[in-house]
Amino acid sequence: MMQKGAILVLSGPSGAGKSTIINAASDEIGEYYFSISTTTRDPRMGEQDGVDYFFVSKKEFEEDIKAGNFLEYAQVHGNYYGTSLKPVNQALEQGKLVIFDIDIQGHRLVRAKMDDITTSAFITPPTLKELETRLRARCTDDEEVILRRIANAKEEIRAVGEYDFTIINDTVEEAAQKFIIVAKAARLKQSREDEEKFIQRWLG
Ligand SMILES: Nc1nc2c(ncn2[C@@H]2O[C@H](COP(=O)(O)OP(=O)(O)O)[C@@H](O)[C@H]2O)c(=O)[nH]1
Ligand SMILES: Nc1ncnc2c1ncn2[C@@H]1O[C@H](COP(=O)(O)OP(=O)(O)O)[C@@H](O)[C@H]1O
Repeated sequence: MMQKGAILVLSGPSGAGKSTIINAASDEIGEYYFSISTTTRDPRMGEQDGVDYFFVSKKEFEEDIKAGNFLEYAQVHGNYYGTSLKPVNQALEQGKLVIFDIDIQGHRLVRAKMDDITTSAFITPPTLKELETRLRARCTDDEEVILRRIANAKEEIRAVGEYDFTIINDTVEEAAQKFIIVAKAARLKQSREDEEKFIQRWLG
């Protein structure tokens, strides 16, 4: 089946500013579908089921894995996170840009399956020190969780070269502007014709 849409994968350490940047740019990137992940982690204060994540038990998650419901899934910071296949395929069939906020393992899996329509950006604060400051200022996680996320960030940063773009989140305005350009580039992969078909048609 020929997919009409395109995929934009965003990764980066927890606290990099992925949600902040998507929100800041959302009015200027045209119609898109943000993929709501399923997770076994506990909801944070203010998070809503079906809006931020679909919050499920470990047992439910493992049943979904068995049923083949995930496009990709991974364990991050000790919890399961996964992208459901069905809504993503629906959005792609409607020709939408589908935005993922997933970790580096998820990016590799999406690349392996849908490389031809995928663009990716790694978002990061200017330094590890600044990341630590922002994670603490966000006040959503306890000390143990923050330390685990920082340890993870030191590993995740090594995957930066696997991404098409790096967006350094120094100021939100600048990072959002860069993100808008990346989203435009990602859309250029929409309705990409099969390579062989294109060549045959071009040759006439
Ligand atoms: N592979 C994968 N990673 C995900 C998915 N959803 C979220 N993540 C990643 O899981 C990590 C933790 O996310 P979260 O608990 O929301 O913490 P936050 O990044 O601090 O907001 C982040 O790196 C996300 O990009 C998913 O569906 N699949
Ligand atoms: N450019 C920035 N300067 C200062 N603080 C920022 C910036 N971008 C994001 N933040 C703050 O850093 C914290 C982490 O951002 P968030 O968007 O939640 O990250 P992520 O979604 O990548 O985990 C939030 O409290 C957010 O308000």
